[in-house]
Amino acid sequence: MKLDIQILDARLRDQLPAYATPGSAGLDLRACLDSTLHLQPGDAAVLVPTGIAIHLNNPEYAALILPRSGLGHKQGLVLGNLVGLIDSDYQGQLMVSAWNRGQQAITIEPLDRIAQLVIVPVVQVQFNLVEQFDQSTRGTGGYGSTGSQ
Ligand SMILES: O=c1ccn([C@H]2C[C@H](O)[C@@H](COP(=O)(O)OP(=O)(O)OP(=O)(O)O)O2)c(=O)[nH]1
Repeated sequence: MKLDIQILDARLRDQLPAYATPGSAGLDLRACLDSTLHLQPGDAAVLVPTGIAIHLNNPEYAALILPRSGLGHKQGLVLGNLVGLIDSDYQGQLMVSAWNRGQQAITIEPLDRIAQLVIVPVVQVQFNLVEQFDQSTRGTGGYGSTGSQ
């Protein structure tokens, strides 16, 4: 699909080919900082600008900001909101809530890749109020109700 994007930070101009090439699942988001950011363990999450804005312009799509797996697993750099949901009518700059969930200090340099963006379909549902559901195999059995084997 075609997606309108604005590059708000001139330092990202040479990234345009990466944005324009489909193929990878996640588009890396860069920290558009003016100076190095140090995140200590236990610090509050910091909102980091990414220098780009998108306009999905269709409620059948949303974008998700996700951690980068390596940074999240090895260094503890994750998202203060766990997952960022970008509404289809949002036109502002994408912001990453950067949170150090680990035990070591994390250093983020300007233009470091700190998170990733994926576009996902959103099923539009009309809720249909019922007194009883059709019978299913699981029924109301919740966590662990099928055992561990
Ligand atoms: O990690 C994020 C999460 C959200 N947003 C932007 C896009 C999104 O469309 C908007 C609002 O996010 P959300 O709806 O999740 O926030 P809310 O706290 O429910 O606020 P609102 O009352 O504005 O819906 O903020 C980001 O830039 N980064």
